[in-house]
Amino acid sequence: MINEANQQKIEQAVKMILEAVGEDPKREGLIETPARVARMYGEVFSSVNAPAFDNYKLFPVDETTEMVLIKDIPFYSMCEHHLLPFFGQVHVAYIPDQKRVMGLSKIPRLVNYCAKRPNVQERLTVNIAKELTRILDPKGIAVSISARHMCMEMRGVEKTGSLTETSYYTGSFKTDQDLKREFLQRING
Ligand SMILES: Nc1nc2c(ncn2[C@@H]2O[C@H](COP(=O)(O)OP(=O)(O)OP(=O)(O)O)[C@@H](O)[C@H]2O)c(=O)[nH]1
Ligand SMILES: [Zn+2]
Repeated sequence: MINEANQQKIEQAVKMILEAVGEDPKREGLIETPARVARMYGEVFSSVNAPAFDNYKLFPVDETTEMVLIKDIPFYSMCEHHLLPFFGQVHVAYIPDQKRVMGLSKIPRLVNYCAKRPNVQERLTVNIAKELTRILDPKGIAVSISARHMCMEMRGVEKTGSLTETSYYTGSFKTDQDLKREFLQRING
């Protein structure tokens, strides 16, 4: 949610953009557009200046398992260069430490939290790992993102369907090549 002052600010800006591209902001189809776009930005950028992610639960387990992998988590974010969407799938794995695991649904929630701000894919990848380190401090984390960028598809180089892949590893995923290979096999299998 954005406050009233910022809602007004975005509405004004959108009206100006519509005028500048040659549109008539007063025509029927566009009358409500500035307000709608302002609400939409409130939604897709809701993590900007938001409090730190704290919607998670940690559970003790008797035996420490090996890799916990949540793959194919869909995400939508906005590229900070063009304010166009980039979206795709995130794969997150970690090796639990101290016999604690995180509630499973909280990982996709964390991905959502990290995605809802202007981003580059590389920073989004690293941020998900950093948040997991802060919350859980596991023995190792692997994050891999595969995404389509609208700024490369609907404009610019116009490479429809091209995929950008990024990854980031910490701890045992960095030092243990077998573990990294297992992660890659499991997300590609
Ligand atoms: N590394 C990285 N680059 C991105 C991401 N999203 C968009 N970009 C790139 O940001 C760059 C911005 O380059 P500029 O030359 O300033 O912008 P532009 O003139 O619109 O560039 P073109 O897209 O090539 O037309 C482009 O190469 C985009 O492809 C991202 O998540 N990560
Ligand atoms: Zn872009």
